[in-house]
Amino acid sequence: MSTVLRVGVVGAGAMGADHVRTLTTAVPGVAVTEVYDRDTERATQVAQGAGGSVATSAEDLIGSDQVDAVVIASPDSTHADLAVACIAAGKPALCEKPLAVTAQDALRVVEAEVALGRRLVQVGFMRRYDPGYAHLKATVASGALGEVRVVHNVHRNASSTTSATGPGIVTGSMIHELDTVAWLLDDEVVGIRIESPVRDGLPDPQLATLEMAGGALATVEVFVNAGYGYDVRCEVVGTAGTAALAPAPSVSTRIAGVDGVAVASDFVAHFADAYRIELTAWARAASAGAVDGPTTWDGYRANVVAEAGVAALVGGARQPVLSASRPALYAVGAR
Ligand SMILES: NC(=O)c1ccc[n+]([C@@H]2O[C@H](COP(=O)([O-])OP(=O)(O)OC[C@H]3O[C@@H](n4cnc5c(N)ncnc54)[C@H](O)[C@@H]3O)[C@@H](O)[C@H]2O)c1
Ligand SMILES: O[C@H]1[C@H](O)[C@@H](O)[C@H](O)[C@@H](O)[C@H]1O
Repeated sequence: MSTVLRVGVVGAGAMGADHVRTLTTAVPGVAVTEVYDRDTERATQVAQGAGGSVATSAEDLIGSDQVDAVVIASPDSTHADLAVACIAAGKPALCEKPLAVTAQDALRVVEAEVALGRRLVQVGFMRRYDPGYAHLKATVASGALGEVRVVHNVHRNASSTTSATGPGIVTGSMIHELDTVAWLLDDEVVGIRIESPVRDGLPDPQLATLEMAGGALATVEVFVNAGYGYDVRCEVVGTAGTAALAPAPSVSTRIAGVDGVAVASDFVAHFADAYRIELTAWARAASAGAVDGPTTWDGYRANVVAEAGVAALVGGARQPVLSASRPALYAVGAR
């Protein structure tokens, strides 16, 4: 491996293009050498901006001798196969969430790593790197809140083209909370219920209740067509106090008789720090041929909960989430 980590990026849409921008402007020791997108014009534009070249296919990019590590930012349905291909090629990868669309496909990725005996894929649960969420987790872990009883989550997008169906909202958007709550409480989801008023055929917003193995409850509102902007909130309620994410620090203005702060327009603006910290940590580990962030096991478990969530959304009833024993490969080192 060269001293500079040569990264190939699959998918040059909103997320892929932003990851390329972050990798080339804010992550030390990295060069984006190849980009592949099904839309060649998009790939060309993003590759040129990074000083890289356009690959002819995702498979060629993953196998290229000009690529040491891979970022997978193509649509959700492509993730599992590409992650397995990275494992087969022995290359570290950052695979955007969700790891797969079905739990069965996510398990294929886990099994490929277990067969290799080595972790190579980090799942893009970037909230774990967000300074606010990291502070919240440290506060919970300190015990200062007492025993956690409830976690309230709000997740709103102004609009979404990628979470465009009821199941897609669970698997593509709510998946963040399905991972975050388990990570925050160091616990597992054992049951899920989702209700939604259906408008124009789309169940949006969705209100979910998660039951945790340790007895806590979590509420999740996901609304991907909220119109006004991008808004993510989280409050943890314990027997001794509460802790909540503060609105992202920003300039407050007083203009035309109105006192206010701007709301970010999308995930790129809201979670810029989280993506930068995530990519920096991933690149550092990948330079040593490894990964150390959210694991494929975390990705698989989130997919298991999402699958139960989709069944709950469709059937209306609470769905149990079956537990599974964690392979030894994922016992330590998970973030
Ligand atoms: N972590 C986060 O906060 C976050 C934020 C946004 C998106 N994402 C994830 O990133 C991925 C991309 O989302 P997006 O918002 O950039 O979507 P997008 O629609 O803006 O971009 C997707 C890109 O993939 C390309 N594409 C389609 N099929 C492809 C294929 N088979 N191979 C290669 N490229 C292909 C499209 O041409 C498009 O350029 C999704 O998996 C999404 O869930 C994660
Ligand atoms: O793919 C995106 C991404 O995961 C965002 O972080 C989330 O807010 C959106 O709802 C989802 O569609």
